[in-house]
Amino acid sequence: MSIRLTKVDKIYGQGDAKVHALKELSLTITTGEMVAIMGPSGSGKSTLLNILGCIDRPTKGEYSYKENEISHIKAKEMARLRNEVFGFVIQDFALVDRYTVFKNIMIPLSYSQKAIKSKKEKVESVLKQLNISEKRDVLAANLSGGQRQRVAIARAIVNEPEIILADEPTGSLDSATGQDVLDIFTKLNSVEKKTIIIVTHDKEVASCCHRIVNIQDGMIV
Ligand SMILES: Nc1ncnc2c1ncn2[C@@H]1O[C@H](COP(=O)(O)OP(=O)(O)OP(=O)(O)O)[C@@H](O)[C@H]1O
Repeated sequence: MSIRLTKVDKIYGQGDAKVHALKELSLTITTGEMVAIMGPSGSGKSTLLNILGCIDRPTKGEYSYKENEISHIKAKEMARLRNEVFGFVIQDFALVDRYTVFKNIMIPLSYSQKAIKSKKEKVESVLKQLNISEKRDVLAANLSGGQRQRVAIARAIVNEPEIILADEPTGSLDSATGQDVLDIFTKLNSVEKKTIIIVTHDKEVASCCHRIVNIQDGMIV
């Protein structure tokens, strides 16, 4: 088993502005699983993804990763886990437009403490894996939506994470391009044995996952 949340609450703000985004949410995700998280807008999907990826902490409850309780670890340790264990594919791609494709994918490696032998070769191999080698020296600003998403995925996997977290990875793509991106995730899961957690509204995406977690009002239904 890889991840376990036990009775997790997330509360944003205080007083009148208080939002109870997750309510006693418990969830276990096994190594090698591919899981879809679905639910209406505002139900808490992104909040859940942020907590799973150590971007944010629960207000209450427990988070254990590989049987270790991590909800109270120090910020520095949390940052290390975030960088080494998780790869993020976030909404709107979040690429640096004035950087080339190559430089965008290199970003996580510049911060990485992992012993990856040749960082340049690693970027080249990921470019190849995602079929974007010929775009290597193109500025991110000049890519199509589908190409941008490939670069975003390349950047998420270059640091060899165990777990990939994706927020609406096909949301802004046409259906053929979305299918290509979905195939990439499916392959990362089946061939490379990555654990994959995808927030999605797309039924096509969800149907390719082993399991669908439905959230409503901060609770699993
Ligand atoms: N940083 C924040 N501060 C205050 N409230 C927040 C914050 N982030 C999220 N919320 C609130 O928490 C609730 C859950 O938001 P969240 O973004 O997790 O939902 P979601 O299911 O991902 O929605 P969507 O599908 O629209 O992205 C919402 O009511 C939202 O307004």
